[in-house]
Amino acid sequence: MTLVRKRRHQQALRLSLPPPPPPSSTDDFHSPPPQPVTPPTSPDIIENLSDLKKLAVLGHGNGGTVYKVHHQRSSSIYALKVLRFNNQNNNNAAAPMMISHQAAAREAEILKRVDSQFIVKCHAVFHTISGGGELCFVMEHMEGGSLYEALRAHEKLSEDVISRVAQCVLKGLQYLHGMKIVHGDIKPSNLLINAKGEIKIADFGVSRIVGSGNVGNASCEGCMGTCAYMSPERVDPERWDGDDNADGFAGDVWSVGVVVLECLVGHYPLIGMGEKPDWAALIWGICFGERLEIPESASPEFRSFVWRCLEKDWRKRGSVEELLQHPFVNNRCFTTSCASATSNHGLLDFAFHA
Ligand SMILES: Nc1ncnc2c1ncn2[C@@H]1O[C@H](COP(=O)(O)OP(=O)(O)OP(=O)(O)O)[C@@H](O)[C@H]1O
Repeated sequence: MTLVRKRRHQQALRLSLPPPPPPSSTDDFHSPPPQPVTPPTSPDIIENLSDLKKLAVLGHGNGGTVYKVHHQRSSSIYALKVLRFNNQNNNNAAAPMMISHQAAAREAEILKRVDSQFIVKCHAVFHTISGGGELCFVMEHMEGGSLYEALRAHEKLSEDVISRVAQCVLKGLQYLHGMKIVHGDIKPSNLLINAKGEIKIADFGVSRIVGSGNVGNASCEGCMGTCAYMSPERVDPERWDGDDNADGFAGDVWSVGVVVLECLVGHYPLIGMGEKPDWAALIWGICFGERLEIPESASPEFRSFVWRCLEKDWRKRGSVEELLQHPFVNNRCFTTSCASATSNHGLLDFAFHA
C-alpha cells in the first residue's frame, strides 16, 4: 500500500515544463527558464491537460484567463489558470495580455514550494507550446469567487467577518514570509473564497523569494488596481527609504490594512469617495494622505489595527506576528464559534447565503 501511494505520488511529480522557446532579442527573459514543477501532494493525479474539459471562464487577469474545468478521470472540478508567454516584442495594443517567461517561472517556482490551508492549492502545472507558449496551473477551485466580488455584492462587511478575513490573510502571510516569500499583490481580487466559506491567498504573479535575486515587478504602468494596494516605500522608494527595505514583507502588511479598511467602508479607502482614481490621486493618498476615513462607528480595536498596518514608515509598521496578536484579530477569534485561531473554516459563509 505504501508503495502504491509512493508511486502515485511520483506520477504527480512527473509533470514538468519543457524548456521554453529561445528568447528573441527584445524579450525580457533574463532569468533561467521555468523549471520542472513539483506541486504539493494532490488528491487526484492530473497527468494530462487533455483530461481537463473547460466548462466556463471564471475570470481574466494580467496575462491570462482562469477557466472552470472538469477532470474527467476523477470527476473533480478545478480552476485552470492559463498564462500566455510573450515571446516577441508585442506592440499590438489589441493583442491579448501576455507575461514574460521570467514572471511565469517565478510564479511556478513559488507555487511548487507552498502548501498551506491559507493559500489556494496548485495541483499541477503544464507547459504547452500552442500560440507561442502557455503555462497552465491546475488550481483548487474556489467556488465563492473573490473578496472583490463579495464586496461588490455586499458593499460592506461586519467587523466580525473582517477580523476573520484579516486573521486568515495574516496566517497565510505568516506562512509565506516564513518561507521567505513576499506575496507583493494582496488585494481583494487575490483573496478567494471556497464553498466552505474559507478564504485563501491566490496569485503569485508578482511575488518574489527573498534572497533569490528575482525581484518582483513593481512597475505601475497599466496596473492601477494593483498599485492601489502598494505601500509608500514601493510607490516612492526614494522618499520612504524603500531601497533599505531589503525583504519587502512590510509591504504585504500595508496591503492587508488597505483591504481591511476597504471591507468596512465599502470602497477603495485611500482616496475620497467619487474622486477620480488617477495616478496622482493614488500617489497622494498612499504617500502623503494623513487622514484615514474610518467610520465613527468603528471599534477602537479596528482603528488601532488599521493604523498599525497603514503606518507609512515601514520600519514602524506592525509585523505579521504583532498583528496576529492584535485584539482586533486575536480576541474576536477566540470568542466566535465558527473560526478558531488555527482553522480557516466557515469564514465567509455569507458569500453563499446572501
Ligand atoms: N482558483 C480559483 N478558483 C475560482 N476562481 C478563480 C481562481 N483563480 C482565479 N479565479 C478568478 O479569476 C479571476 C482572475 O484571476 P487572476 O489570478 O488571473 O487575476 P487577478 O488576480 O484578478 O488579476 P491580476 O492578474 O491583475 O492580479 C479572479 O479575480 C477570480 O475571480
